[in-house]
Amino acid sequence: MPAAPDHTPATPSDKRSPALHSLWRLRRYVRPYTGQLVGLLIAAFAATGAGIAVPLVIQQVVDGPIAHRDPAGLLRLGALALLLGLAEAGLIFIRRWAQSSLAVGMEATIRDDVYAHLQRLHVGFHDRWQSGQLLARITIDLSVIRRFLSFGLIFLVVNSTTYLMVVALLVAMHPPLGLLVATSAVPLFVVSRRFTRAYLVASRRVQDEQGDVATLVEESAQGVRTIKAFGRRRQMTDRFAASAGQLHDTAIRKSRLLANTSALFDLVPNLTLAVVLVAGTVAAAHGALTIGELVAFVTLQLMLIWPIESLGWIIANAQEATTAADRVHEVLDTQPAITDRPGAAEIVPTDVTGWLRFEGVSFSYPAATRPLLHDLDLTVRPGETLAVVGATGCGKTSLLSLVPRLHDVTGGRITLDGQDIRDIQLGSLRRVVGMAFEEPTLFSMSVWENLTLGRPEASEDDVRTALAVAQADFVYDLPWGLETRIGEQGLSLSGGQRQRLALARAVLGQPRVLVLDDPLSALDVHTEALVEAALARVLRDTTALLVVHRPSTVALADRVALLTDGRITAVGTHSELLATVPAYRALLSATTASPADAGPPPALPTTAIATAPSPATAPSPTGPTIADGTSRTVATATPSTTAEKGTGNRGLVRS
Ligand SMILES: Nc1ncnc2c1ncn2[C@@H]1O[C@H](COP(=O)(O)OP(=O)(O)OP(=O)(O)O)[C@@H](O)[C@H]1O
Repeated sequence: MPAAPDHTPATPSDKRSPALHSLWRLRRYVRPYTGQLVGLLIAAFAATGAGIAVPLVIQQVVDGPIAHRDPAGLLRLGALALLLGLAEAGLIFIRRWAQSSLAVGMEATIRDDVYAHLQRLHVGFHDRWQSGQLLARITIDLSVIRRFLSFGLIFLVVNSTTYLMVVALLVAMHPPLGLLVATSAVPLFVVSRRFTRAYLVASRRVQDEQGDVATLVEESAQGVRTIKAFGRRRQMTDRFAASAGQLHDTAIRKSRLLANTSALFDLVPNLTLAVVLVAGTVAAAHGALTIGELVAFVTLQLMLIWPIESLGWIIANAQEATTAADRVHEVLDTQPAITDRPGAAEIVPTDVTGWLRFEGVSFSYPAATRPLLHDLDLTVRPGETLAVVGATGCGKTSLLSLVPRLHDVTGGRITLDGQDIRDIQLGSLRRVVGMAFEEPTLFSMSVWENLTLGRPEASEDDVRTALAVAQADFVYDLPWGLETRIGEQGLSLSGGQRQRLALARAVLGQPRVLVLDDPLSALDVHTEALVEAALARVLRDTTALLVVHRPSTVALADRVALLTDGRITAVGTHSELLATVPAYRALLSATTASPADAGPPPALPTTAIATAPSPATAPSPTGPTIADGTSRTVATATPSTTAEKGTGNRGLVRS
């Protein structure tokens, strides 16, 4: 399958990979185990040889010691048969022991590779792929491949060899009967071909539907609060039942394909055996065969029943492994769209001054019909804090995500200290740019591990300082303090607690450029004011780009940029924009008069009142107009913020 910069999950009807080609492509994972594989095959062939030799010894027993009443000979040949049996058992044990460690080892290596590749893939890939589909590929599909490598493939080789060796022996022993057995392979071949084609499609469909079901389970687990809050349990259960029912029906159809074919695979060798018994007895009666030869012939033929009966299962296993390998390659073949350009430079954080410029930037999501951002120019000066304000859905978050290259610009360029960020090595760019999202993700790790994600070498003092900035000292009260393992996605914490931890994590990295996407939205005004005060001190030395929705948070910024219709339409201090840009005034008015704020005003936090602004930090003349005229958010938060920071509202004072 050709590599693509981005990739849509395949549909069940996709048939891009020729059968078995995908499996063949996994051979590089076999290479480290070549020695083990060779040993395993030697053991398997030797076991088959020992097994085939037993009927030949039986022939000697029947035609020799039994026919001539020779107990000593019987004992000798009996002991030989016993030895052969023991050797076969021992060799089969060695084969099984080697094959399981080989297959499990290969599965683990492929899984590691797929996971590492998923980490390399760009955000756009993860936006487009359902997580359940990825989950199914890295678990169910790899297990299917392991089963094939540990059983199907070995049996395919061993059984085919057994079949060929036994048929050759049978032809040598009695050509007419031997050829009769050999021709029984023709119907088996025809049936196998038809079965292979049908089963390939069915197994791909089952695997895709397994991914869909996994996605539903994952969504329901993540959205359990919403489901319960809206009383949608029944609806979600019905939705799940429909998807699981479809999977059930497809799996049944697939199993029936195997069942029908297996019946034919059972029938052909048994029918051939019956014919051989009759014809062999007639031949023995006419002296064309000795009794011992007939017994050996039939015993050898019995050895063919298992290889033929298991053929259906082996083909099924191979087809499932082929489609599973196909699905795994769909991930592995996707090329990361965001990578280092050739010759990309490494930058040292301490050398970065923090000039951040958007120069004629355009951006659109892959499936979008028109650009979300276009001809966008913006400059953030070293150490400056710039807030981006705009209507909901206008592209603020998308704009911020361009800075650490979570997405790449589709036109224009972004420069850091004059250098196109695409010419900077991704790793070093992301060490320089710290980010906190509005909906923070915490991992099921300890608080410490979550905090030090971007800076594993951080000291306890660093962590304590970052926690203080984010007002996240609550972590010390958790049962095991910083060692407390927080739940998946930090769900055992409140939204505000998660936001504060994410902010502490971003601050701890001591980035030269800090990108914050409304990181205080879940905080109460009191905590928000405290965080803003501490954050203002951190931001003094850092170039910062913030998305803010609340006027109170605008207070953190030196300047504000208004994003409208994909472009920056105004830049200035908060007070300048309030005074001169009606759209800005209208936007902040709308924000502060939003339904969430429309209810009875909450009690003023005492700290906020206690930290009233000093004359030097008093709101700008235009500030109170908003505050008085629209909502109390500005009236409460801005003064408390300015007082907390001591130096006043940087947006109003420094510009
Ligand atoms: N991963 C994505 N793939 C495709 N479209 C997206 C993606 N993320 C966002 N969009 C679209 O881009 C537009 C801008 O989204 P974005 O989140 O940047 O807006 P925003 O201004 O930050 O919104 P808000 O203020 O509500 O947080 C929206 O129309 C959204 O549907």
